[in-house]
Amino acid sequence: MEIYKDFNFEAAHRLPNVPEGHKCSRLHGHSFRVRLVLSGELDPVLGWVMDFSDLKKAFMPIYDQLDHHYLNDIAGLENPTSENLAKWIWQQTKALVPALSRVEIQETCTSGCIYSGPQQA
Ligand SMILES: Nc1nc2c(c(=O)[nH]1)N=C([C@H](O)[C@H](O)COP(=O)(O)OP(=O)(O)OP(=O)(O)O)CN2
Ligand SMILES: [Zn+2]
Repeated sequence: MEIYKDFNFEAAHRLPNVPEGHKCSRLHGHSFRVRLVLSGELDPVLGWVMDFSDLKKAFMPIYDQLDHHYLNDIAGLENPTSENLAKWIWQQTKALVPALSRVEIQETCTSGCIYSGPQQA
């Protein structure tokens, strides 16, 4: 079974490594959507993988680091592409939510990425 919870946050960023003149080298902002996907078996009594409310509680300290912040200022997000943001969220969240199986970022209405964690050997 897979379950998910969506979070929306507002943040500013710029991409420091793009070629000169690229639109994303300029400071700009987005209404980001983060979708956390969890995979696991259902608890036979409760009938769920994890309480959505507990997932929200676990993610809030991470969310608070992002919402209404300049992402480039956050350690590990100096180059805050969608891909790096997805990896950063995974790294922050996985230990707290072991059932995490995917982090999806929607950066604009038309753009985003999906991260399923580090490659297994
Ligand atoms: N692979 C990636 N490409 C780009 C990223 C990224 O994080 N990963 N980021 C950007 C910019 O930050 C930008 O905010 C998003 O770019 P884009 O989708 O081009 O935005 P538009 O709103 O202009 O897109 P439309 O095609 O008009 O919908 C750029 N690339
Ligand atoms: Zn952007």
